[in-house]
Parts: sequence; C-alpha cells; structure tokens
Amino acid sequence: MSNVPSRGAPPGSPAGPGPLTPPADAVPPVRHPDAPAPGEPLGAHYEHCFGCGEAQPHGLQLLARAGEGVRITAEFTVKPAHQGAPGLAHGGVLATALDETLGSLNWLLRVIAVTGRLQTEFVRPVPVGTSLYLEAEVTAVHGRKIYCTATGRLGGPEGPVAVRADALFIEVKVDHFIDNGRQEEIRAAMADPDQIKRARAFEVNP
Ligand SMILES: CCCCCCCCCCCCCCCC(=O)SCCNC(=O)CCNC(=O)[C@H](O)C(C)(C)COP(=O)(O)OP(=O)(O)OC[C@H]1O[C@@H](n2cnc3c(N)ncnc32)[C@H](O)[C@@H]1OP(=O)(O)O
Repeated sequence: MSNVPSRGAPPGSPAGPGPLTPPADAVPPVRHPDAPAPGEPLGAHYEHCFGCGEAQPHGLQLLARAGEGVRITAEFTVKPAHQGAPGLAHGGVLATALDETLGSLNWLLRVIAVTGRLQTEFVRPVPVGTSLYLEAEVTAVHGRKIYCTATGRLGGPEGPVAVRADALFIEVKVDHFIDNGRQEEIRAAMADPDQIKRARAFEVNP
C-alpha cells in the first residue's frame, strides 16, 4: 500500500463527484491580457521537453497555438519511435500529447502549473504517421487548482475523436523546478536567457 495520502475518490465513484470536478465556488478562467494572440505559435517551454522540445529527436515536438479565450490547439505527428503495438501509437505517448497540450494552456493564464491529475480516455487506435489534432480548454479555476479538458482527433479538426482527457493542474512557483530538478539541467536552464524569457512568459512575478 502507498503511504501517499489520497486526494479524493476517483471520478464517478459513489463517494462523490471526484477531484476532477470543480467545486461549486470555482470561477471561470481569465485569459491574461498579455497572452499570445489567437493563432500565434507558442513555441517550446523548454527545448529538451519530451512533449514540445525541438532538441528532443524522439520526443513529440508538439506544436501548440493560442486559441480564443483560454483555449489551445496543437498538433503532432506519430513517429515510428512512438509505437506501442506494431504500427500504433503507445497509449503513454498519447497521454503525453494530451498532458503537453493541457500544460500549454498555462501560457494563456500566465501561470506555471504542473499536472496533479490526468484522466485519459482512449477512443480509437492512432496509427503511426497520423497527425493528431488536439484542442484543450481551461474550464474552471479554484485557488491554485486549474481544471481543464482536451480532445485529440485523427488527421485534423474535423477528424474522429481518438483520445480525450480531463485534468487538474496545480499552480507552482519557479522554485518548484529549481528545488526539485537535477542541478545540472537547472544550472544550464538558468544560464540560458531564452529559457528565462520563456519562464517569465508563464509566470507574472518570477
Ligand atoms: C529555471 C527553470 C525554468 C522552468 C520553466 C518551466 C516552465 C513550465 C514548465 C511546465 C511543464 C509542463 C509539462 C507538462 C505538464 C507536466 O507533465 S508536469 C509534470 C508532472 N507533474 C508533477 O511532476 C507534479 C508532481 N506533484 C507535485 O509536485 C505536488 O504534488 C504538487 C502538484 C505541486 C502539489 O503539491 P503542493 O504545492 O504541496 O500542493 P498542496 O498545497 O498540497 O495542494 C494545493 C491544492 O491542490 C490540491 N491537489 C494537489 N495535488 C492534487 C492531486 N494530485 N489531485 C487532486 N488535488 C490535488 C490540494 O488538495 C489542494 O487543494 P485545496 O486545499 O487548495 O482545495
């Protein structure tokens, strides 16, 4: 048995609405006035990120764009390195794509947040070579808790739904990474002016 305390019943359990349901006093999300304009590409938050980093040859290299409101679109192409079963994307890779797209919503809120919960639904297999088109949206905010949802479609915005996720992100300060990350990468990131600029675009008061 794990000694990590439980944060509530799983969604849909008879014990209650579950940790992915915003509480009654949650508020609608507010797009930050300095958020990137709709259609603008967001770029990677970290060049070595497995989800979005351009310096990760086997990563997803997911490209996200700001949408209207607190919404994001993103795309990635499933490569042979992403297989689970022959010719099909690994479920964990698809969960990464959902997680990364949901994490990109932080650019629009201008907060840094990490995934606390991620509930995924796999609706259709996703073949290698497919371009997965993702949309994500923040649905509610309660203190540091950010409730959000995402959908991935095969081939484009009108394609059939292949994956879905509901998630809870928790706002953190930049110290979360400085205190917990391996020192060699933290030192390199802090010495990189582009990385500091990217961290600032997430966080109003770094
Ligand atoms: C120089 C460097 C530059 C770096 C520039 C970086 C740029 C930006 C990078 C972004 C990166 C994105 C990448 C993709 C998204 C990932 O994949 S992020 C990686 C995966 N996630 C993680 O590693 C998170 C690991 N977990 C943790 O570190 C801690 O559990 C957390 C999430 C920070 C929470 O701990 P905490 O701050 O102590 O929070 P705590 O005060 O206990 O809870 C706050 C509230 O949230 C609730 N809560 C917390 N966790 C949970 C949970 N799991 N379930 C339900 N409720 C929860 C609590 O119940 C509490 O609720 P209220 O009482 O306020 O109602």
